[in-house]
Amino acid sequence: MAKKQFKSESKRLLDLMINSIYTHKEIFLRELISNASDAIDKSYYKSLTDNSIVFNKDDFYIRIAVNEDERTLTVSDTGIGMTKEELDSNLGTIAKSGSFDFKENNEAKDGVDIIGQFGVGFYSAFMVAEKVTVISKSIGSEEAYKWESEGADGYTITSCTKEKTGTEIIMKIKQNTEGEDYDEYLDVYNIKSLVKKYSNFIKYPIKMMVKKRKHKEGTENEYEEYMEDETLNSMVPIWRKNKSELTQEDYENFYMEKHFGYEKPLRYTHVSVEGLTSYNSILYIPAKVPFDFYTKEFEKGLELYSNGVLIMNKCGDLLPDYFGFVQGLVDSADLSLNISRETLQHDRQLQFIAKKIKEKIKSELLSMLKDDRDKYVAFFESFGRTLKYGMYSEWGANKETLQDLLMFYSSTEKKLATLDEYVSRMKEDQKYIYYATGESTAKIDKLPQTEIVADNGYEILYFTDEIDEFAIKVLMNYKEKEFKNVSSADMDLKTDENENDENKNENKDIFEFMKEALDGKVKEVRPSKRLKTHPVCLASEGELSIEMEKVLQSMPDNPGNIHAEKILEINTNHEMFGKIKNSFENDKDKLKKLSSVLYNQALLIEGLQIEDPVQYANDVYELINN
Ligand SMILES: Nc1ncnc2c1ncn2[C@@H]1O[C@H](COP(=O)(O)OP(=O)(O)OP(=O)(O)O)[C@@H](O)[C@H]1O
Repeated sequence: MAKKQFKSESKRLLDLMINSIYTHKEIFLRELISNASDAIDKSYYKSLTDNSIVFNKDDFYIRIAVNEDERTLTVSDTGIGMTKEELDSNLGTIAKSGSFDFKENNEAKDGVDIIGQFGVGFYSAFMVAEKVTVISKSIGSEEAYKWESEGADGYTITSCTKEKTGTEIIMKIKQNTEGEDYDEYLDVYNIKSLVKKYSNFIKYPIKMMVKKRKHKEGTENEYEEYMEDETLNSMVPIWRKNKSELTQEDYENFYMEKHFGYEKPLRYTHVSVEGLTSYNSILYIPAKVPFDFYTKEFEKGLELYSNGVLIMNKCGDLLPDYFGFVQGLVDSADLSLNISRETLQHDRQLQFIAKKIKEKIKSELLSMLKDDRDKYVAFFESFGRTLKYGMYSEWGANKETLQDLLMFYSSTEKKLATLDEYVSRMKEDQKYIYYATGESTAKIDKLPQTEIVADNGYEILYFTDEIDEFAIKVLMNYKEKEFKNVSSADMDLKTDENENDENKNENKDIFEFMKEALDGKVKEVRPSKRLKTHPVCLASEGELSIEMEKVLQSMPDNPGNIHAEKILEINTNHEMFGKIKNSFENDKDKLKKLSSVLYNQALLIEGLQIEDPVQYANDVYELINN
């Protein structure tokens, strides 16, 4: 049969695998065992939901065999098997092409990264094998097929015979090289320890014929060797084990085996609840954002088991969207096996479990914040945005759950702070929680509007995410303290009020003139109470701030008529104001230009677009020349 080519992505991945300098080559065994276990899960599930299939517990196992002479290591299972088409599509292509796209954009220099980052499963066999043969017979089929490949140049599929349903993966182990000892994958004792290390909690027996020695009967000191079929793993799923029997490494290995994430999780928790609805659960907080997390492709959810039988890979109903980053599983004997996605939502037990899980995640995050702040900050940097979206969505229904988990950059601490920390540091005379918005902390630092607030000794929270201000509007207040944008028109700060009011009256005509000159672009022009060194700034009145206008305008379905009510504030202590006064008295046309330039400058400071940049440039040029 002619060789078939791997799909191009798979080919490149294979290349990486074959030439890998990855130091953890041994994980290939975990990958194959975990595929074998999934395949048995599938037949077990089928037997429970389809009466024509009988599941006899003893018939289901994974077997490992070593043949040193032939240099082969074989992993076989009695699972669901693959048809010819499935061999072609499952082993000829990488299922998760998305991960590869991501990889392309984030190319690691030596290819190490991809292996660590994505569970590339089956292909990892090529890290240790020069040739891989897969013999498989699918459930309910009489035919068996053999898939063979020596690497990147392709594979063949031919028909063959196989007695039992299931899959056999035969790896011809590579010859040792100078830097690499491949013989260890033919060493029974090493294989045994790899199974213990990575696959101990696989619930089906992993068997292997092991050479043993016993005392020879009738002799005193003589021993004889014999072969014994040994089960290498403990078989009790990790979540059914007693917490005290498990180590951090056990939880981390399980996380890796399940491909919940590609780096050690930040935190895990193991819960066993007994009661009206009983369940076991292991939940993990990943360290890094999955590559597709902020895309439509990302599917949140926990693995769902009914009494040890996997019934759903990603049960989304167990997690609110804002905790969608959590990985793990739930096993409950109280759930029906025949539960479907449609009936799930109405399942009261499931709703109960989901509620408890939500509470558990919140309390875990709060404990992390309290006991391990650095980790929490790392977590928040990865997933904080999701929490803020959660605050904004559903009209603030999740306020109570989320408000204590939020963090924002603090102007005084120069690092992330919680709202609770902010409020506990508030000065006695301070009424509001002040915040400023902008693209980055560096840009906000330079905002004219922050000057006076900082001068009053008040801390300012910097909102650099688009969602921040929207989330805070939904929250409205925290511990009865209202939020106040430093750019809002009604800032209530200590300044010389009288002087300002006098100023306002005295120069009333000038400001009126400037407002007219700006032709409806601003609601008012007035002397500023907050500017110190800068000549102008914009303030906004009402619910919609300038930053919110920016965000709404950038949305695809933006109606185009959303505008914040803008106020142009003029620093009457700035030398620029002298020029304004002078122009008002002597050259009204010049003041018109000046008003327009100042307005446009204020827009630029806010990061807003100016309507007519050419006109602006000409106006500036003329003013310089005059
Ligand atoms: N032992 C097996 N029995 C039946 N099907 C298998 C077996 N091994 C692999 N497969 C099939 O081949 C597919 C590809 O396997 P591979 O290990 O590359 O990725 P995966 O298991 O889908 O993902 P991952 O390993 O990252 O979780 C599997 O989804 C499964 O359908």
